[in-house]
Amino acid sequence: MALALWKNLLQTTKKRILQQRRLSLYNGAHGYEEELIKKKLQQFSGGSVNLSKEDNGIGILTLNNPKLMNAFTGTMMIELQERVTELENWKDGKGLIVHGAGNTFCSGSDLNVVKEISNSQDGMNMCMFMQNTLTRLMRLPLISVALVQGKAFGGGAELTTACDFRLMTPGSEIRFVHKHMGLVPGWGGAARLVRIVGGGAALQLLGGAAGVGPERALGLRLADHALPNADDSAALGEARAWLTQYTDGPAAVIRALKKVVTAGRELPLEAALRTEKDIFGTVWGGPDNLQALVRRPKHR
Ligand SMILES: CCCC(=O)SCCNC(=O)CCNC(=O)[C@H](O)C(C)(C)COP(=O)(O)OP(=O)(O)OC[C@H]1O[C@@H](n2cnc3c(N)ncnc32)[C@H](O)[C@@H]1OP(=O)(O)O
Repeated sequence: MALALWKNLLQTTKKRILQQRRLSLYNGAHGYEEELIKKKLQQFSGGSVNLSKEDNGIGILTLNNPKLMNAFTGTMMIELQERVTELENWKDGKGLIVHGAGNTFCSGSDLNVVKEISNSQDGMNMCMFMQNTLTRLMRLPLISVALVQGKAFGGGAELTTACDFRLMTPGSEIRFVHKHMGLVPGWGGAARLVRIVGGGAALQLLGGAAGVGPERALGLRLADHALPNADDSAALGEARAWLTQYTDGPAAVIRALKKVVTAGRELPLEAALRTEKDIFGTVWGGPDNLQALVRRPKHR
């Protein structure tokens, strides 16, 4: 009995590690040393990344370091990875809102950490660590929204691009300040930005390093919606209501929808079509499909 339980646990853990590897970009073969960078990041503590899972299938991920405008300390980078793992294992989840505490989104990497790890080996490992985490966030089978209040600067701006949608409140600002730091985006923000706004607009945003408010962001299609309220809890309520119009429905179907879109977004056409076929097979003739056939709804 104990042996069977142990074997089961071992198998589940193995499956989980394999799944994480599949969804990640970098491993040892790329010179990536995860344990080394985690040990390093662990030295720079402060703030937290919190997750609450609501009964409606929406997760609320909160960057919580308001003293530093929610800048990412080392331990927050590690906590973000842990929360993403939790979300990958949340089978009832349908949506995700990423936001910051204290009415502001995130001012990027904590500059104190940046200074301490400004050597090449740590920089590359941190870059691969964050790209792995944000790629896994982007690939979650949840419809995700970045709720931008206040400022989303540097890595904070990059984080918004790992979400499916960006909602902005009055007075908020997304700003790729990297050029002024003598940097380019390294958390995957440039690659994703090009896919969101196109190459020309991405060059303007990165080369200009200027703040983009809700109106211009909507024009560039960087933002998907401008919310009317800047107040913390009101904005969260409005973001939840906006997201619910897309997450309303059975979890299996919403998750399958996100998976076919991820495949279409990331894979060459033939591979995306095959993946769509496989995912179609998981819902066709399934309980939600059969119930809909019994109801015979009219779509007027
Ligand atoms: C690949 C990743 C690359 C990166 O992310 S590099 C980091 C890019 N981000 C930045 O350079 C942002 C630097 N911060 C700023 O420009 C301004 O603080 C910001 C965000 C416009 C806010 O301005 P204000 O509203 O006037 O507030 P403030 O400057 O007084 O800030 C309040 C306290 O927060 C601190 N803070 C803000 N962003 C930080 C950061 N990224 N790292 C470390 N500390 C940061 C700031 O120093 C200030 O602290 P204190 O009150 O002076 O002790």
